[in-house]
Amino acid sequence: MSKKKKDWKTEKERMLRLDQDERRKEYRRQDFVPLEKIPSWRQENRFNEEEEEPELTGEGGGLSDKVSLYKGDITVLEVDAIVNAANSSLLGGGGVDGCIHKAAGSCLYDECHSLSGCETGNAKITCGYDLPARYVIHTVGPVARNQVGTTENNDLKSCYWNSLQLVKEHSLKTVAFPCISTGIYGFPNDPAADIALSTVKRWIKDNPDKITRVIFCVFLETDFVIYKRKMSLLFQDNDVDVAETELKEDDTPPSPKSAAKEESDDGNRDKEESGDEDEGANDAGGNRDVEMASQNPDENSGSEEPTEEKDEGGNESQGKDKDKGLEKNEKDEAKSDGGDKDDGGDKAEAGQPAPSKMADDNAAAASTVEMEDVSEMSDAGASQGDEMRDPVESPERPDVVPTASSQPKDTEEKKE
Ligand SMILES: NC(=O)c1ccc[n+]([C@H]2O[C@H](COP(=O)([O-])OP(=O)(O)OC[C@H]3O[C@@H](n4cnc5c(N)ncnc54)[C@H](O)[C@@H]3O)[C@@H](O)[C@H]2O)c1
Repeated sequence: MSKKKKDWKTEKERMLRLDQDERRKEYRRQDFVPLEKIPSWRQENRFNEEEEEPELTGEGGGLSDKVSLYKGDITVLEVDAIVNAANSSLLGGGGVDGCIHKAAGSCLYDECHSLSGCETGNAKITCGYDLPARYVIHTVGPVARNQVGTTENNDLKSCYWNSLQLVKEHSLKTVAFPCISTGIYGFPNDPAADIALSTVKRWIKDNPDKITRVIFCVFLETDFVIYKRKMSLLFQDNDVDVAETELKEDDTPPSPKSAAKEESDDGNRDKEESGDEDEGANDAGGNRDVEMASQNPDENSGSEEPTEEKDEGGNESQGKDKDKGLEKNEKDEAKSDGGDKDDGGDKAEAGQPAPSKMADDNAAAASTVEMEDVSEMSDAGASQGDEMRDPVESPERPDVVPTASSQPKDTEEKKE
């Protein structure tokens, strides 16, 4: 007897009402990792240096109490939200996107389908369904393919910033990020880590009481080494402002792009993305229960109110609109350090990708490729220091150093 297909809206309402114990009975995988098993950066280092347990400063501690580095599979993390490195169709694909869809179940695909896609740099939120994470925040990173410029840098910043704005708007407290765009989208690992860490650090500084933990979930040994080195410089101590001369840190929040600029970029991006998606990328969004390529690293590489955008599901998305909060930050930044700020010029248009782009992505996502099941994937955690072979040599890196917006309240229920 085939299983009756669940209605995603009913399932979402039901799931978001469950308490943790009840939810745990429904996780597709029972080898989930609860937050208490993921040490904060400070604990990680105290553990290594046998320091005294420090008093937490301020609301829930300082910077290094609010971040963690975890090495392994993001789909097992029991946090409020995991971030998905999606494509603009939001209809699934491969890599971490494929793993998340596989682990969440078919309702995730159905809810994503109701969101009518997502523009590069934007973020949208859905229920986590069968995942240990209550929510999934889908963001679309830039397709860089090693050519990284201001547009790609800003788009990647926007992914992190806009995802965190959704966390705040939904009163969530714990979130895990993969290394957005560093897989098939080809953003070089090292500059991507600079953007991820500096954007998250700035956001936490601006919203210290809105977050308990941001987990950088790396998958490859390459990224683990990069993040470990950079975090030891950037999150050295809660109280001491680290001299970040060592880091190519650009800690200005993302500046919205001009619509015109964005349009031309989208044009190029369309070509790139569809080229990408067509180059044998195993996008499997069209087939809901498709088996995914193993993501086992041993086997494979692998804020203040923007314009409200509503899709058919009544959901709202996080756009790259010039956000009063961001604007204010940039002005404050400019005032405080007198640095010249690239304010990104005109107001970016939030909104859906151009129809042609959606068509390309849908076509790409509709292609189905048989992939292995990821369920056997190992999920060693950074705190266990498990070694994972890194099958991927980081691509030749350009020497371009990567130098948006408050999320409208979503119509979803707030987290209980
Ligand atoms: N990698 C693939 O084979 C593949 C193929 C088609 C589409 N995609 C996906 O890739 C596009 C986005 O590119 P991207 O570079 O942003 O994403 P990505 O290719 O998934 O890579 C992003 C990062 O996530 C890492 N990763 C992979 N699986 C997991 C996991 N289970 N837990 C934690 N981290 C993991 C991966 O190693 C990389 O560091 C989208 O089209 C999406 O559908 C990936």
